[in-house]
Amino acid sequence: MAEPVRVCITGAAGQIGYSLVYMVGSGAVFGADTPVILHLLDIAPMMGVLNGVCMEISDCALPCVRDVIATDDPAVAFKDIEAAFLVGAMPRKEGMERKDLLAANVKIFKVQGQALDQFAKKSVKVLVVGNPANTNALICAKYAPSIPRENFSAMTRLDQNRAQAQISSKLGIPVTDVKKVIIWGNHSSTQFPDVRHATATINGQTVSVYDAIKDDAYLKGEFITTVQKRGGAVIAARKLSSAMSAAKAACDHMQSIWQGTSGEHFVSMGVFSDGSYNTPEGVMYSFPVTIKDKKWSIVQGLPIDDFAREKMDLTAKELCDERDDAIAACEG
Ligand SMILES: NC(=O)C1=CN([C@@H]2O[C@H](COP(=O)(O)OP(=O)(O)OC[C@H]3O[C@@H](n4cnc5c(N)ncnc54)[C@H](O)[C@@H]3O)[C@@H](O)[C@H]2O)C=CC1
Ligand SMILES: O=C([O-])CC(=O)C(=O)O
Repeated sequence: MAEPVRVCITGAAGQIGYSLVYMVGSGAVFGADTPVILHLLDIAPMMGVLNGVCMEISDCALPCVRDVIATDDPAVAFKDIEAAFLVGAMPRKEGMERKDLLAANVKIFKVQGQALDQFAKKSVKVLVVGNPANTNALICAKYAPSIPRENFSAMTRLDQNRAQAQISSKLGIPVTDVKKVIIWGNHSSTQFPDVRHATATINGQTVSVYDAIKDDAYLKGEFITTVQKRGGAVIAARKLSSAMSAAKAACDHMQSIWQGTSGEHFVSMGVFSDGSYNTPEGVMYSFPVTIKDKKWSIVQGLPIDDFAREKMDLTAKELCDERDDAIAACEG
């Protein structure tokens, strides 16, 4: 067996945490042969609940779980960790946009950035899930200057999974036969789910999703709004925000970082923009990326038409506004 990986999950007593600890402990992310030491962080009033989660982890008898450290102290939670799932934050309720959480949540990511800077390994890979995820990730990285900013990413994989699932159900094919779906921009209702470059494998033939569906009005209309509003639709139905699917997407995201992407396939994640595709430099914009040796590269050279350009600019503008509000909130 390999050396154990120290993995931190924040908000471990919450909804997403409940699914995520199991998935990580089962070997789904770091590999079935890689033991993990789980560092579980939550706030002091949740320590009783977290203790219950620890009992259940033990009762699962998971072969990959070497040890579990449950704490309300970020210094303990982040000590020597190599991977972090930053989930702990307030979720939105019906009628809210994710950016309405900024005031409540952004300071958590400032404090955790400072703690990561002090206690985590410099190679730590940090996935921000807590909303508004892109801007929280940007703030977290800003307050962790000794950790390369490329090590921080924000989760838009749930949007990618949702988009793939919509297309697979429309075509009646397995979700794994839909590839190269892109999420551009913010994990918000301005995101642009883009299937212009996506492919579907039907009866052994790989064709473009546009050619397979033959319904441009759907792909430029209902498909996009369904994905943009899916989080809200789940809240309306469950009275709680997505949790099982969010945990699965977080595992997919971290697994892509750890194991890399294969061949020409790419995944979407919020990463620091370097100005690619004329996006504003320095915001955490979701791009298609390939990953090798735990390092991502933005896929270059995809043609962008006027329809896409407008949508990509709209979500970029929202990210710039969120960034300015977040910096003001942290410095104020
Ligand atoms: N990026 C994405 O695709 C998604 C993001 N989310 C976001 O993930 C976050 C968590 O969602 P849920 O698990 O449903 O919420 P939840 O309320 O069930 O759990 C959050 C947990 O975080 C803890 N927490 C709060 N402040 C903390 C801190 N400073 N340090 C450590 N733990 C802290 C809470 O005590 C609670 O146990 C929310 O912000 C939600 O909006 C949810 C779904 C998808
Ligand atoms: O919608 C929410 O507030 C939770 C979330 O981010 C999602 O489900 O995509």
